[in-house]
Amino acid sequence: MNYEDTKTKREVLRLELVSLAASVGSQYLLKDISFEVFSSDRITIIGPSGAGKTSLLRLLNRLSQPTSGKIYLENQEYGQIPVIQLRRQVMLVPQEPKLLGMTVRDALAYPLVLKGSTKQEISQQLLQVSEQLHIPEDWLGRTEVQLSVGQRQLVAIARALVIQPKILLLDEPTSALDAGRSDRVMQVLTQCLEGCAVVMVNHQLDLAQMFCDRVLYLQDGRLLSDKTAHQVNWANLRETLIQAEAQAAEEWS
Ligand SMILES: Nc1ncnc2c1ncn2[C@@H]1O[C@H](COP(=O)(O)OP(=O)(O)OP(=O)(O)O)[C@@H](O)[C@H]1O
Repeated sequence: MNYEDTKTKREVLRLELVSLAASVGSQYLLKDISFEVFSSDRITIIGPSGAGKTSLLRLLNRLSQPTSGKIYLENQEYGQIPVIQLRRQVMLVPQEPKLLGMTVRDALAYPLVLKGSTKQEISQQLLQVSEQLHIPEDWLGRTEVQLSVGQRQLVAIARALVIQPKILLLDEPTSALDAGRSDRVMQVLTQCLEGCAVVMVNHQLDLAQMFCDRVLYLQDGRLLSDKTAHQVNWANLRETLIQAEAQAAEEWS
């Protein structure tokens, strides 16, 4: 990160030597991870299967707790922040989002009801995000079981646009979407989440290259590099990933 960047960007999240073990005494899934996230960052976490990418996002969403080390949201230690409040500010869109029995309309409207928006404001915002993401009106009355995984991913992203968290965590957000929709989603996210930092796990390097301004490379639970998108040699990264995937496949077979 150069001096100009740090002058204009504000630190929102900080990890200090964070490690995670699945259980007491077991092998580490993440080891000594330290990095900062700044407002408006567009970060992609890349690494082979089993590197710990999802485990890291789950830690950041407080679905698990570090075995050691500390995480801070705007200089406040995670443990000091009520979990519901934290998850409103650091929102996770998992690979297979759930609507918890709600219709799409209710899932999108609920955060606005909590904010005290009027019925008219809610209708306007729902219309706006539906148009932005090309969500057809007939989806609004559907529940989770009536939606494909890709459709649920789109609804979860629409929900993020409505909530406008400080940090949005995306776990392969477009894995079930076709290429055209993926590009559209990424464009909308870039345009509509001003001031929000995005931390995304993504296997599609072309999408990462188009969308992110920073790349964290994770392997065997360790953060091996943290570079700006300009510093990344994408062809080398692609090759490193292929080799690491092949090695992991060998170890598992
Ligand atoms: N609750 C758990 N208990 C034990 N091991 C776990 C647990 N969760 C994940 N793991 C292991 O931790 C390692 C990291 O898993 P994780 O899902 O974070 O990797 P990943 O980089 O997201 O992989 P992928 O790209 O395949 O989704 C894997 O070896 C996985 O088997």
